[in-house]
Amino acid sequence: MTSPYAKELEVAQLAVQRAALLTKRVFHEKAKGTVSKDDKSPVTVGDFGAQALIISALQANFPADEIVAEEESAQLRADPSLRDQIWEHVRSTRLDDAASEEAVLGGAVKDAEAMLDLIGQGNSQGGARGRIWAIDPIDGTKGFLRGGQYAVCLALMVDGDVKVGVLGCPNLPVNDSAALTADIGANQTDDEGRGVIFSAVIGQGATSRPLGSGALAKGQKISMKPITDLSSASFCESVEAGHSNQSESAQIAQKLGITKPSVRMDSQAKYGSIARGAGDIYLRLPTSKTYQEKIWDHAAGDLIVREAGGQVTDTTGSRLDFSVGRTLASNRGVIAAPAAIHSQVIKVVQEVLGQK
Ligand SMILES: Nc1ncnc2c1ncn2[C@@H]1O[C@H](COP(=O)(O)OS(=O)(=O)O)[C@@H](OP(=O)(O)O)[C@H]1O
Ligand SMILES: [Mg+2]
Repeated sequence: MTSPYAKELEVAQLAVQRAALLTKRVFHEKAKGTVSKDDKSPVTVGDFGAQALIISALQANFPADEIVAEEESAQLRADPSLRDQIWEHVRSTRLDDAASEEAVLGGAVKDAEAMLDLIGQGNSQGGARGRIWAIDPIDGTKGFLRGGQYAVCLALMVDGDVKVGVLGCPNLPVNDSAALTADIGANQTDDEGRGVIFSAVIGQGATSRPLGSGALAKGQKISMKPITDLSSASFCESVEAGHSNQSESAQIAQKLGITKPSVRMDSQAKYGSIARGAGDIYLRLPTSKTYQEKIWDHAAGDLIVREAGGQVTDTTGSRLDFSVGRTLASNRGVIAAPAAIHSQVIKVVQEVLGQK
């Protein structure tokens, strides 16, 4: 008997692999290693192109499923030159493994018009019913631009619960036991030894495998680092101070007795990194009263960390609720940590945030 969600997992992994390949090609071609911080076009081309390829794979396999995706196609219909740039990449990005391309992903997108139609399919409002995929084609756009961490993210929710999660992280080390260095957030685009796919299926654990460009390599089980002594733990947090309150996280670290400096990186690469024990705790502390986290920024990472032995909640200790629409409207912030220490971390988070 095949395991539950085996087909969804295979399609999701290959779709993420192919989309990640597109983003890498866009980065190398446009940037030649030196993208100006203000040049947004590689992000736009990579974002739309990756989204089109992922939706194409989903529609070929699961035509009845709904899709929540970050990008909308209206902007492209009004900009033929941008559309053509994106189409050039969508047309020409292929996995080396032809069998996966045709048999699993459904082959090439027909033409630029078909591509625009695909991009426009990501407009589901989400919710608590049915099968809904969440896509973030380039999560961590700033990281992508600076050659640092970003992730191609795909998750399947069924009746509001995440069942399958896949993260493609082109600029993380392949090696699960490689230590996170302080420069992990930038200049990691030398392909040697980099590029990893994290995956999880509910109840089946979490795995990592090299991203590559051919047939998928066999996955290895990953798990969070067992931690008993918090003083040896490390935090992962956002690069952008506007996305997570870094001074509060420093206070939390101090109260927990953590002495190592936080590792800052963009995107859901943070979830993948703690899930394989390269870091321990992911803190995302709200910086505004109004910002609502987007489901595509968290769905895959949430499942991968939980399946690797972690707990993921918001700052009040409630599980992330993916059933209320395109945002996590009923949650505030994110705290992900190994199950054994999660409640200790939440207690200190609440002391510092004054939510006791
Ligand atoms: N104000 C605010 N607060 C919290 N989060 C925000 C906020 N604004 C944006 N975003 C979302 O953060 C996504 C990137 O998160 P990261 O953890 O990678 O942050 S960062 O890249 O280090 O800045 C980023 O995802 P991408 O847009 O896909 O890059 C945004 O969806
Ligand atoms: Mg994002």
